[in-house]
Amino acid sequence: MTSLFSRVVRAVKQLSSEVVVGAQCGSAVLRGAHVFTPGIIASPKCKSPVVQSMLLYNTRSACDVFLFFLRADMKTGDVVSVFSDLEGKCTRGATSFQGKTAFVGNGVSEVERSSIFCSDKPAKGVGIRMVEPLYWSPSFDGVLPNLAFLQNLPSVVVGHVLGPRPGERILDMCAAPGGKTCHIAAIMGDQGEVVALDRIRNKIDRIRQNAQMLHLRSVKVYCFNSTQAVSSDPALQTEGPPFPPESFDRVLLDAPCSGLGQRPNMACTWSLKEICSYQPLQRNLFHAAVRLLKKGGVLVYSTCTVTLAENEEQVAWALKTFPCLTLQPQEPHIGGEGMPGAGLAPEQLRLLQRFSPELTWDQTQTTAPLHCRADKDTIGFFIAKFLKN
Ligand SMILES: C[S@@+](CC[C@H](N)C(=O)[O-])C[C@H]1O[C@@H](n2cnc3c(N)ncnc32)[C@H](O)[C@@H]1O
Repeated sequence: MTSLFSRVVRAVKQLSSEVVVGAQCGSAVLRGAHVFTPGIIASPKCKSPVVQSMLLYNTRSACDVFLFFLRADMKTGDVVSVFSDLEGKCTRGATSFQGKTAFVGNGVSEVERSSIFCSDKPAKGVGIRMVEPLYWSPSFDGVLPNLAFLQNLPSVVVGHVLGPRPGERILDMCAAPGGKTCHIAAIMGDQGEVVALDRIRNKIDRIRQNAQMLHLRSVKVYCFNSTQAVSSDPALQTEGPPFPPESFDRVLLDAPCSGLGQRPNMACTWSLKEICSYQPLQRNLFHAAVRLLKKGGVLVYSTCTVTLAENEEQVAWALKTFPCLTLQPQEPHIGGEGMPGAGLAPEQLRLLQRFSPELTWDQTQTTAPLHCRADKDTIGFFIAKFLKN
């Protein structure tokens, strides 16, 4: 994070009036968002300068000007500095906080302190409109909403590596909020069928909304646990899941993962137990993916994490468990290659695509062509492409 800041961070002066937000909200601000009111944890009393005249005794001047600060509640229009609570220790509604924070920029308050913490109504909407964010990442909200969908670079690469063609039937096993689903449907010119599954019901609506906004009719959305998305029951007649084996031309398994490649990220709250819980889940999903794929079909496995266990080890396991799978070259291949340590041969590692969040390129390299630095200035990401023989 320090190296990220040193390169892109702007010199923004911290103000005396401070607002504390949650770490997730702070990360969103660094990605270009404003502060939404539910993200505000504390708005300590703001300091307003007050000029007063007072008589000073024992001086040659009869009076002097004295500046002091009066503490007042935050009001609409106040300019405040926003700090992210890194350890989640700030008490809601607190008026002062001495814990560990990170400064994320300055903004103008659109709410009063009392409407956040002393009201029965749930707080919603923009609370602080950021005018001087530390990390310059303009918001894409409302920009060409029917035509464009903003994704990070590795996610865009995934859609192309899958290589969907018009008229094909594609399965996106873990689809919400639907960024890759919509990209796949767009690459296919909305010709064919993209089945999008996700286990979490309230995330399903986001996939539908995004597909509708982009006028994509080929996207079919279902709330379903993809580990159970395959069934050999001959009586199965439904349009939706579970599906018979070998139902799809291509399958994308953009797996649930520990997300350790996500940037910016100011507070990692994962326990080791949680991080280790993903490998078995990913393998269960992989079993279903291989069964649902037609012979001659393509399976793409991707994660937004950096661990060997969820990436190269999964590839080594898959090649051993499913002899019908072979690793394939990826197009485009703008990331780095796979990491050694999981027993894969050097030629296999070269077929894998790993994007690394380490920022090692210095200022002198900023003019290097995109493909020379794409694997160094993105979120951490991993892509493997298989063919089912
Ligand atoms: C990495 S996110 C997917 C991001 C998505 N592909 C995109 O590009 O917008 C992983 C998703 O997997 C879903 N998920 C986790 N376990 C699942 C399961 N057993 N079946 C289906 N979806 C699952 C989560 O709800 C989460 O939305």
